[in-house]
Amino acid sequence: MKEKNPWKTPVTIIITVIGVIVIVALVTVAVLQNKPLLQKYKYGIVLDAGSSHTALYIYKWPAEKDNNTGRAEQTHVCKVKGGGISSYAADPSKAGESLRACIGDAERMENSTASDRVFQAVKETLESSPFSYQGARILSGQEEGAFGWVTVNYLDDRLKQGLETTGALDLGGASTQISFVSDNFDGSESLMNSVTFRLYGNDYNLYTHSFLCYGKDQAQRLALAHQTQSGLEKILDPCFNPGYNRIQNYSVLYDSPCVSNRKPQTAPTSFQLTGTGNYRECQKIVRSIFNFTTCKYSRCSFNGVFQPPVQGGFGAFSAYYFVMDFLNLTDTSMPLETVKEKLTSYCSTPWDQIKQQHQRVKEKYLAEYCFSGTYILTLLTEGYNFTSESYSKIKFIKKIKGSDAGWTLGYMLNLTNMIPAEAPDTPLLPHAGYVSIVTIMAILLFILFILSLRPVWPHCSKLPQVV
Ligand SMILES: Nc1nc2c(ncn2[C@@H]2O[C@H](COP(=O)(O)OP(=O)(O)OP(=O)(O)O)[C@@H](O)[C@H]2O)c(=O)[nH]1
Ligand SMILES: [Ca+2]
Repeated sequence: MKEKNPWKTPVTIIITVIGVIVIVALVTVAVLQNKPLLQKYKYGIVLDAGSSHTALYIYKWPAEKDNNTGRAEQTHVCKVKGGGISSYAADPSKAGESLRACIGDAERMENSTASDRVFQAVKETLESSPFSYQGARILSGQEEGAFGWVTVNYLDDRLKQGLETTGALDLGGASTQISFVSDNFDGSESLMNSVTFRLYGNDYNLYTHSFLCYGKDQAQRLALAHQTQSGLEKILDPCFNPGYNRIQNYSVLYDSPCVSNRKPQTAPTSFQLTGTGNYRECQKIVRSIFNFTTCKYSRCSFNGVFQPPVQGGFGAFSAYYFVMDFLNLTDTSMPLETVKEKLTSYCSTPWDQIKQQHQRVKEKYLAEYCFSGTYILTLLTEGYNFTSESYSKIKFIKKIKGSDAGWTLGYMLNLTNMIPAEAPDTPLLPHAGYVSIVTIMAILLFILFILSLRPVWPHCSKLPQVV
């Protein structure tokens, strides 16, 4: 006689069907209810009105993950045509006008309505008057340095991971900043150079200093002022290529707070500047704009400013990058001696030849590279005391992961509280992981359930036998 197969009873079939329905329902709920929300973005716009230029930066970050896993990134940059904001002092309304091209340019971006609304708001505010915009303020040099440091380390993901940080070197037109974390600095020796941050649960004590008048353009004025103290009509300048010639107006040269008090009493209207192209001689002039002798602290960089020894890696941007990139000197594994040799060779190249070789480069920039290269090397090695070893830890950078290196991103992150003081909670289970776990658990539960319905095990040995 054949025993009835217990797996084919109506009850078992019903239970199996219900079980399958339950699994499907569970998995469906898991998939639908925990579907990631449609990614929404937030936008931030920062206008950087520097001494030599104005630029508009747009940043974007996932709205749901402001200070957790999402990273803000630069989506757009627009350089405003014309000079820096101070060049509009005589006609302020033109400053507002100069921004319009950038805003119009940004509006044309194929982007969501969210950005359109942001732009509308910016446009309305900025259009009314250049000074009615509530969000505009002058950044202190210290903030400029500190936010540059935040940008560099944020983009490198060093803050979130609590890694050793990178210092920041910014060379502008009017001022220059140095910021780094030092084991030998707790702020006690010079409080005004100290900035503290608590980011992602880590405390940072940053050394930072901003040297006003030591940006590339003002440093050049200081150097020229040094050479024109006796009010001469002709100047032989080793910081310009041989054969370079230009007529320079005395009033224009001294029309800056960095040099205005040094204008010679008796001077002609203008002087003739002729390049002689000599790196060593140029360096002597550049050295003369620094004061290395006075220091009331345990150690100083220059002009009596306290500075601990430089420590760790550094990111050098803005004019550091423009100049070193043009001179093919961004590779810092090159020994300092070789860097100097290359600069010596560049400085001594006749002006005609330089112009011939770089026909597309703006003549103003081209003429300045010998001075700028010499200034950068002197500032780094004699000003900040980088040695050949620490120099090799500098990286000349323009962008990090698509975003420009500079203070603007750090400033926006701070303004929008996007970097939390404490470490964020460990990320929740990702969606795919959640679905997989629910599915596996449902199947296992079902198997367990079916097994519990099976005839008891000893039965198995007594399977129906054919007699
Ligand atoms: N060679 C070269 N120089 C540039 C270029 N763009 C800007 N500069 C110069 O580099 C210097 C620094 O530029 P920025 O960082 O824009 O300076 P800034 O923000 O206006 O100046 P600060 O107000 O002092 O911060 C200035 O002297 C600029 O004239 C470029 O593409 N090539
Ligand atoms: Ca700047």
